[in-house]
Amino acid sequence: MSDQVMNGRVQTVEQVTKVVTSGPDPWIVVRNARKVDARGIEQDFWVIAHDGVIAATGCGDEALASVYCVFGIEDGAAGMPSGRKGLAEGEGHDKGDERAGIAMSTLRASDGAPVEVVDAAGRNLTPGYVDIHAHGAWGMSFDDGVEGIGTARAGHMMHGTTRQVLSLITNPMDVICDNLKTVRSQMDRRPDVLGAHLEGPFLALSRKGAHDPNCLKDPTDDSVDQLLEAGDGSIRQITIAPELPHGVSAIRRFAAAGVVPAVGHCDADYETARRGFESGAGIMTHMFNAMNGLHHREPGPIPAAVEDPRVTIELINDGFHVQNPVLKMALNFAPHRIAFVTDAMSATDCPDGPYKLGALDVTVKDGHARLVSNGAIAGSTLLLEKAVQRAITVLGISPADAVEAATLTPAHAFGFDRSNPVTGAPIGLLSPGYAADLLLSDPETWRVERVWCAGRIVR
Ligand SMILES: CC(=O)N[C@@H]1[C@@H](O)[C@H](O)[C@@H](COP(=O)(O)O)O[C@@H]1O
Repeated sequence: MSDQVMNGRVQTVEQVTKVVTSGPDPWIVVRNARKVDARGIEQDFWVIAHDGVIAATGCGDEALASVYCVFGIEDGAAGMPSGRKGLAEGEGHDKGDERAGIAMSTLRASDGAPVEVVDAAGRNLTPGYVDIHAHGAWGMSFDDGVEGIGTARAGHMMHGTTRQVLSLITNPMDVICDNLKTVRSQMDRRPDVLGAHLEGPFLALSRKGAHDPNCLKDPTDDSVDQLLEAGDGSIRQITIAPELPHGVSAIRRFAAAGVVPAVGHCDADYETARRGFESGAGIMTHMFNAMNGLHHREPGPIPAAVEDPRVTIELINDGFHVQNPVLKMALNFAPHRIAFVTDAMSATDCPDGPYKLGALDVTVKDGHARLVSNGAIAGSTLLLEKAVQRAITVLGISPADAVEAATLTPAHAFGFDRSNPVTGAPIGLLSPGYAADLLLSDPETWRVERVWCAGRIVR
């Protein structure tokens, strides 16, 4: 990577960190968009957000003008396209956004606060993407302290992942506890950090994948308590192999503490996996990867997840972890319950080369990460931007379903699609009352061009 790109990234990390740790813009208006969310598609769509929350949505500029009046926004017609009363693009106080070629104009709220009106010019407007399973990006991991979190979050944020549950890799218990404390401190500072996902240490040795076998253990009551105490409310999800001696009881204990346990990295038979879900596991960790697969006489954990309507199923839609025919089948057998996850590691959005996953050495070649020691696949270099794009253009999934898998479904896994203590306003839809997590993307390529997280403009 050139020095210029590296320097640019350092500045972007600083900028993203600054923006997310300050307050929301008082007003955001986006108009003339093609809305795509889990509820469907609407043309000529607009959204008004106030103090980080969507205040109103609708279609057509006449309706928008009447809502301007309701909110006391002055010079309502100025945000209209040319030909209507008010300013046309490029006139008066309009300012073009040269970077993304997106036209903007500025109106005033009755208290004098600026109201930026963004003309989406038919671009896709979607909710921000929510990644509930990723380890890093831009050369760093979420296990690498505050700097690692800031850097990797900026990498994902610039590609539309407005909120993220930070996955922590298997490590010695004291290291995991320290990493949890760092996540806790960042969660308190920045709305884009939703908490931690502990991927390990309670994984099956036979399905360890890219995790350090020396650190794997049985989830005894003591170890569960140790993690819950260190996490101090920051553990959102924990992957557990239910067949471990204390697997099911740990699932029960974590669920009782408000954590969502996930069945994964396991060699569980169908009955044991079912018991895991019955005991409170609400997620299946990257279905197909690092688990015993489907067999017609040994059903294993996959049918147990599929048949339980309460379970959200993670899927790494990169065409490599899971190939396209199986991805399509999976999307059909659990509609509205598949959450796209990236499992992205530090090499995400970076060149091929040597990297680390926890303490283990990884080589990335052609964008595929593998352990140096034994060639095991070691996470992905996927972004949710790419997962949505390939779902639509490669797998032929409807845009609404593809966006749902990257927004509402992962949010629902933690109850974030309703008001909650972590995000406050719900996330995952473009509806009044939901957080102002907004993306503008190219209508053909789905490349993300503009990003707002909790009402803060980050790109
Ligand atoms: C961070 C992490 O754990 N990632 C897992 C990895 O451990 C596993 O090796 C791989 C393939 O699993 P598979 O060979 O069973 O499909 O999937 C994911 O990349």
